[in-house]
Amino acid sequence: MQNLTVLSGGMGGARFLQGLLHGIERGLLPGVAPDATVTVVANTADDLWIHGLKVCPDLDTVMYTLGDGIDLERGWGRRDETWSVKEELAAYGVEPTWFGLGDRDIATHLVRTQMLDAGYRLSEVTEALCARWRPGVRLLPMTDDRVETHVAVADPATPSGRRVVHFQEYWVRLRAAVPAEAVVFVGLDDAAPAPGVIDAITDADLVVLPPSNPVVSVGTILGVPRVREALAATRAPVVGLSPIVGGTHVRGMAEQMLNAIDVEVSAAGVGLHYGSRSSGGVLDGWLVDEVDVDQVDRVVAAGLPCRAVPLMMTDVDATAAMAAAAVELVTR
Ligand SMILES: O=c1nc2n(C[C@H](O)[C@H](O)[C@H](O)CO)c3cc(O)ccc3cc-2c(=O)[nH]1
Repeated sequence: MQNLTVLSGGMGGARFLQGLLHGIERGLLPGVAPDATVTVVANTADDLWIHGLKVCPDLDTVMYTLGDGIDLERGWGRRDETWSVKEELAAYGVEPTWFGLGDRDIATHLVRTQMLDAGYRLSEVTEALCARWRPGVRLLPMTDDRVETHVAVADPATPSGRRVVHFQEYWVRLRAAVPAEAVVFVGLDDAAPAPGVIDAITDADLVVLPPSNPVVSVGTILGVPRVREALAATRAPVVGLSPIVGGTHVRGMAEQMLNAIDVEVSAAGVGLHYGSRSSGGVLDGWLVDEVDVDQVDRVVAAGLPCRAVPLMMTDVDATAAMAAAAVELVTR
């Protein structure tokens, strides 16, 4: 296999990609050439306009992580970061103060925003930023069009009893501490796949759905018009790894998002939500963690090949082993 395509969110996807690249370089993935290329189609519905700047958390997390600029502790933003601009904005009483924009990170958003203002597409901007960071993958936004995930939460103070907030406010300010009553993907139905996205899926030798958020990361990518058709048409096997282990997410807020769309919060639930390609879904194989081994039979009975392997991305070797298991599941 020469061309791999990964449909990725932010932190979980970036960690998976680190292990995938590690495994490819060391020839640990059966049938995958050591010089195989990896194309990442990244979620852009987390994107946020803030203080006049366009922030693209999932694109930047993949770029910084693979480009070795990420803050490993936080999992987002830059290493060795300072917060002077954020502090000065707060001193002026400028909202929102709840979103952490670091000084180094702001340079990325300034470059992106001025390129967008000059008429460049988000995919061109991303390519320009990657010329510096050299992530070792081709990084594509899922679309160049504006898409934003918004979340409805209960608010007794409003006539409807609900308030809609941007996904980032739900995650960063509300800490996903209140139930998400609904999730809406503003602009998704009218979005066009970015240049290269459809080909990256149809021309791939393998497509991977990493353990990213199945609703607001992978789910949004699958929601871009023509992406599902490309997954149905590609001759590449499509394999996924469960982001739910032992009935909850490892990090993030997948549990809250799955509850919002009434999908069972389990490894089997997410696998069956994605569905097997033989029955109109997108997967040819689904990996669950060993703690969820009791769910394998249920997934297999639904016509979706499934195996239980260790899915905790504790280091690049563990993650490379996950990637190898994913390849084996759909190529043996
Ligand atoms: O928990 C937080 N996550 C922050 N994130 C993470 C972000 O919410 C997540 O990466 C995804 O959007 C959700 O997976 C940032 C990501 C960026 O690219 C830039 C700035 C931030 C700021 C924060 C923050 O203040 N707090």
